[in-house]
Order: sequence, then C-alpha cells, then structure tokens
Amino acid sequence: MVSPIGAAYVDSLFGLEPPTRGPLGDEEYVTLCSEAISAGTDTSATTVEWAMLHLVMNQEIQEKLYQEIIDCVGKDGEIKEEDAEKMPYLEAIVKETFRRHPPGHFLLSHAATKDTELAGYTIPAGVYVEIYTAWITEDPDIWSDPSEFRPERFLHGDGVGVDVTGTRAVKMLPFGAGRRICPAWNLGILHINLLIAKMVQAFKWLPVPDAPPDPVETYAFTVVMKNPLKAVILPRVQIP
Ligand code: HEM
Repeated sequence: MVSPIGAAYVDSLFGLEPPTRGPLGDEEYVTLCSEAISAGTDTSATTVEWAMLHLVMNQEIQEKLYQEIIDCVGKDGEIKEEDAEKMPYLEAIVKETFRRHPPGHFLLSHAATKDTELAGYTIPAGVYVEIYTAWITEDPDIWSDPSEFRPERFLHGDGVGVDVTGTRAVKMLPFGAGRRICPAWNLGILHINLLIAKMVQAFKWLPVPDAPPDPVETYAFTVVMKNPLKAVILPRVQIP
C-alpha cells in the first residue's frame, strides 16, 4: 500500500521546527527514518515467528484462535484493525509471546541525569542502568510456570489485568516503560495481531513431519530462533 502524498512518516518530519533550533537536516531525516525501520521490523518479525512456533507446536491453541477469527469475521472476511481489537484470545497469545519471548532481553541503555535513588540503589549522575527484561518474565515469584506458553493465563490466571506498558504494574516490559517507552508500541502490536490473524485465517500451520520446530534461542539484534521456523502450511480452503 502506498501512502498518499504528505501522509508518510518522513513527511511529518519535514514540517518539524523544534523551538530551540531550525528545521531538521538531511542527516537527521535519514537517521530518524532508518531508526524507525531498524527498531520496528526485526522486533515485530521476531515476535510473529515465536508466536507461530507455539501455534505450530500447539494445534489446540491454533484451532481456538482460528475459531475466534471466523466467529468474528468469517472464513473469508477481511480482518481490519477494529476486528483485531475484538479478539481476546489473539491478544492473549500475543501477550504470552511477549512474556515468554521478549524480542529484546535488554532495554536500551538509560542513564541518570543527576544522582538518583532507585529501588534502594544510589545511581550517580551519568552512570548507565541496564534493564534485563527477560528476568522479570522468567521469575517464578511473578509468573506461575514461567517457561510454559499458556495464553489462557491472560484470560483467567496470573496475567489478568497485566498490560504490556507497565503502567499498572511491572510484570513484563517488552517495550520498556515510562518516558522512553517504545514510541510505536501500539503500532507494533497492531501489526503483529493483524499478521498472525491473517496467517491463521488463510492457512493451517503444521509441524514438518519428523522435524518439529526447535525453540532454541540465539542473540541477534533481537533474541531470535537459532534455527528459523519451518512449517507445513495448508490453505484452509483445501481443508474439508
Ligand atoms: C514488537 C514490536 C516492538 C518491540 C518489542 C519494541 C521494543 C522497544 C524497546 C524495548 C525499546 C527501548 C525502550 C527503553 O529502552 O526504555 C524501543 C525503542 C524504540 N522503538 Fe520499539 N519496539 C517495537 C516496535 C517498534 C516499531 C514498529 C517502531 C517504529 C515504527 C519502533 C521504534 C522505536 C524507536 C524509534 C525507539 C527509540 C525511542 C527512544 O530513543 O526514546 N519500535 N522499542
């Protein structure tokens, strides 16, 4: 899809004139655009791949999601943004994916601008603070059976009421929290929801015979599958 003239992200930068200085320069346009691309593509793609791994390995979860999709839009209906918002099981699957596989195990480096007290620690001005997000979601004092992939926990379990932005309580931090939270967290979730819903509406995803998906992780820009996901995909129209 092509944006109408004037509606692209880069167009919104052309009109910017921060109060203390003039318009942005060419290098800043390039940096801001490449930052949005690099921060937004790997993170979302990794999340979709991990979610699909669990849907391939757990056919029951996939069928439950498929039922939710066809109850909402039918077998051939187009899934739009407002439909994805009416699918609580899809939301639970995506949240459980962020909990079990936060795309970045660390947030970006943060530094205190002045001497600060944080959770009983003194952070001197200028010192970097690194936040290991996976530690929070692996903690058995916060999550029951943390290594288990169980979307239902967000419908009636220890995930009820937990949000991904850490505003109510910090039980997961896939996008960070507070002032420097990912500025596109809701766009990222929307893309992931729509992609997964469309992929499951159109195809049934099955393990490759004798070669089930391998959930081993490795560190790249995000935490990815060491052996990329392979699956057999059957068009749903061919399934009686
Ligand atoms: C699954 C999707 C995504 C995840 C998990 C994610 C995660 C994150 C995290 C953890 C941070 C650092 C927050 C911190 O250090 O406190 C961040 C920052 C950022 N993200 Fe995302 N992100 C996602 C999608 C996107 C998308 C779609 C875009 C742009 C279109 C984007 C643009 C950015 C930018 C520009 C920053 C830096 C913000 C700053 O410097 O204050 N992200 N993201």
